[in-house]
Amino acid sequence: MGKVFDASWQQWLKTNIERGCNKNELTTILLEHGFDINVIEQQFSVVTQAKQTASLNVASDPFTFHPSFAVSQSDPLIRQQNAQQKQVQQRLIRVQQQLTQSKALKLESDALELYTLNHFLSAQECQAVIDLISSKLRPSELASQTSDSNFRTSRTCDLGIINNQLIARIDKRICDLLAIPATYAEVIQGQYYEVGQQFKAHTDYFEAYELQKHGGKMGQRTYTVMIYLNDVEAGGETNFLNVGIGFKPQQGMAVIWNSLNADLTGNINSLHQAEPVKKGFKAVITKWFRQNSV
Ligand SMILES: O=C(O)CCC(=O)C(=O)O
Ligand SMILES: [Fe+2]
Repeated sequence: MGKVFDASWQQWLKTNIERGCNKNELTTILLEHGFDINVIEQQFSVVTQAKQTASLNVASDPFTFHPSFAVSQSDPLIRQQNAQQKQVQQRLIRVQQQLTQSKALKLESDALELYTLNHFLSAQECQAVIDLISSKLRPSELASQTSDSNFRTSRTCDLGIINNQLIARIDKRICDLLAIPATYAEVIQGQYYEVGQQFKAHTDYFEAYELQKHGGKMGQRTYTVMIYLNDVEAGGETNFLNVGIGFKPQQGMAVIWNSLNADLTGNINSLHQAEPVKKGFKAVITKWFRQNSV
């Protein structure tokens, strides 16, 4: 009998399909993990059918925004939308208050809400996570459309779907720092860069065309929490190009930023890039929060 495609693998497949990952790449990863091709095909159709049913339900959802119905502020659908938007804004203001009161240092800038927090993870925790990441890497995916094959050359590990106590503890520590329930976030990912690897200038929020594809029920990305797992020997800085600030990776240090403006539009000042690693390697974990709960 072939390897069992259990609930955590189903969740992994669902998450990656929702993120728009390429079917061939996902199939390759699953084959490498020892799954039978018939089982893989079957699981793809399970997820795709569930998605079709969900989108049919969404189409008949009375609260779904439809431009041809929504003509004025007095329209109940518009009012509903505005109320939802206000709730999200209030939640994000509470996160900002929480972070401001925490030990994190806030960047003094009106252009971007960004914080840093040294020693968020201990050296031992970082090393243990690096070991985990290194054992389970796959090529990193891109949400944006680009023809540049060098745009994101790192490799990724879906740490969040590994049933591991350390990752669960770190996940909780991150959610507690922002006071956001875990249901408002994507699972933790690990990113691993070797010499020459990079992630060119991008924002973490979804552009309109990406939001349709990747947004789902959870909607737009809000805060990013990124933690450096090692001191990189040379290169690998994270540069926020529009605010002229950059960070040299320091083991255990967290960088936290809000990708959105107060009106919930994407903040272009959150544009950032991971510079190519020049010597050694670079490992980070990233966690993206969203506007709505799962
Ligand atoms: O590795 C870095 O410095 C940045 C990573 C990043 O921007 C991302 O994963 O979205
Ligand atoms: Fe990013």
